[in-house]
Amino acid sequence: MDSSSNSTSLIHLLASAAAAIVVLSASAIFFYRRLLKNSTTTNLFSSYRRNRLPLGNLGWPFLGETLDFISCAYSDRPETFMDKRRLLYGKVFKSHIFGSPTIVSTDAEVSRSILQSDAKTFVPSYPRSLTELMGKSSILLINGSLQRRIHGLIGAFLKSPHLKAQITSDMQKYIQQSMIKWTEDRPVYIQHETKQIAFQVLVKALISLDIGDDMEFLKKQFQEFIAGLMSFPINLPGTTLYRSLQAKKRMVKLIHKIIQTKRSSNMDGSMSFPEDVVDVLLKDANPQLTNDLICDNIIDLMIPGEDSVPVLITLAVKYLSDCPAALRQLTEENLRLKRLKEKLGEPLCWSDYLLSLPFTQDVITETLRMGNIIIGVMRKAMKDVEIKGVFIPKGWCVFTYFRSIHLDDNLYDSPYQFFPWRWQKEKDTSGNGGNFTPFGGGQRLCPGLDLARLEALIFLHHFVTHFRWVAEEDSIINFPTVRLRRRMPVWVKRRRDDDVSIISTNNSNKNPMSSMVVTGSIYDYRLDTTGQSTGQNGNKRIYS
Ligand code: HEM
Repeated sequence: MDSSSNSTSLIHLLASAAAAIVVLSASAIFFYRRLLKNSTTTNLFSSYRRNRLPLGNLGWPFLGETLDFISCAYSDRPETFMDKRRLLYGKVFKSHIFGSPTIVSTDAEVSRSILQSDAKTFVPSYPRSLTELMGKSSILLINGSLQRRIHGLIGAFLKSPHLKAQITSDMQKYIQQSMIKWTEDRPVYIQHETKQIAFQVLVKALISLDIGDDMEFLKKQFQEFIAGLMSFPINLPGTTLYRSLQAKKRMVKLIHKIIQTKRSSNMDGSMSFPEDVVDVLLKDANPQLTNDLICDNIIDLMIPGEDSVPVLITLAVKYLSDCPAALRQLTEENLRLKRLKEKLGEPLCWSDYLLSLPFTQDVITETLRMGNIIIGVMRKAMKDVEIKGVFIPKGWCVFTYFRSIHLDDNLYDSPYQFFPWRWQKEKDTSGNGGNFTPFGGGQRLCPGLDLARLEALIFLHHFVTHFRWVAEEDSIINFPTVRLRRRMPVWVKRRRDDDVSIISTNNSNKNPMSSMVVTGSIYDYRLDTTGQSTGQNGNKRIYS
């Protein structure tokens, strides 16, 4: 599915996509002009209101500070844009990005209040071109009681033990099908493999579609569809946006057919147990849950399967490849669980992954903190608001930028170092404190968070217990979506029992595993109680 690393896209959270599109788009100028004509705009700039705004700079006419934002976003440190302004104006400042005057929050408490607010105060805000592609009734765009209802229904189903069991069994099956094809004479592209696996797993959970012709058709259409999300917003035959909308129409047709078949077979209300998200939404009595609404949401829900979850897993493999101490401890933990289950003659179930791999969980948490797959979320103020002394005028956008908070050295020691041990002390991974919000918060807290973690745990378990690997040099691209430049190529060797991966960076095109002497064993490596390494290949570079 991932034929090119450039083809990845993010609709799931559109904050970064918004920047790319708006800067390229003539619609930004159109929007700006409209804004200036709008009577509320006059209000926005009345001197009383202007004086109450946070400090900051609105930049150039039309473009605002978007170019500076984009040039930082393409670098290794996208947060430099924020860092410069934090020094000048404080943690909350005004700017003009994404085609709108915007209050940027890099303050954990202010961001937390914004996320916790309801739709009377803040609503999601995305550029028009993206909202057209998502469809009017997408959960990402609707507000109020309907959003809460759909969120609740989807969230409860995604958290249910029934679905976790199904995801675990599907994930194990698809991982096995993928890994069986891995050979030692060519690299495996982790980002590509995980995209295939996670998409199939999610589509099965959404519409009960198994691997086959329809799944292949859907994958192909979906690829074409998401390409449009990062395209120039001109809808004429031959343009990317046009092709994207055509692909969406073909997906809609297939999904409508599935929904209709399910609806007809449930006319008598005989459906006892929902097997997938469509069943869950069909079972609800709310008349607003029409076929069109269900269809729009099913398509949106495919996006994390194609983008966020695979990126989470790929980043974890990348960080582990660069941190032998963490890899050793994680491998040891997973081998221990594998052997225990083998001894008991039991298969691994979802609760084994979620409850018996605490260090692997910490690795995933640390990956979410450092990776910032979703850099932040955009909201629009529905009325004048004051939070912690910060005035946000009605009609202005607010950008809660998670990345600066997750990499703030007042909140995290050595924030640029991958150090999963920090989570052994810091157990607030809920996001309630506002310091750690990779899944957002409040009424729009990601309903798929448990699922994302479970999929990552299962993949890492099977990867480290079946293979040793050597990672090729690769780097993280942060914009417009987070991904690995080369899709994370690794050279693998099937594991014998008891050995442990020694990682190095390989620049040749021969499998480096073939000439590698494995010098470590899982038992020659220890961490003391503070997490400091005492082994020779330890995490000294983390604490040096
Ligand atoms: C690493 C993986 C993931 C990350 C980092 C992530 C992150 C987020 C974030 C930050 C939000 C909040 C958006 C906002 O406040 O506007 C969100 C919302 C959402 N996520 Fe995820 N997500 C992930 C995986 C998933 C998965 C696997 C699913 C479902 C299968 C999912 C479904 C959703 C939905 C439906 C919403 C919208 C909720 C609403 O607006 O009511 N996500 N996600």
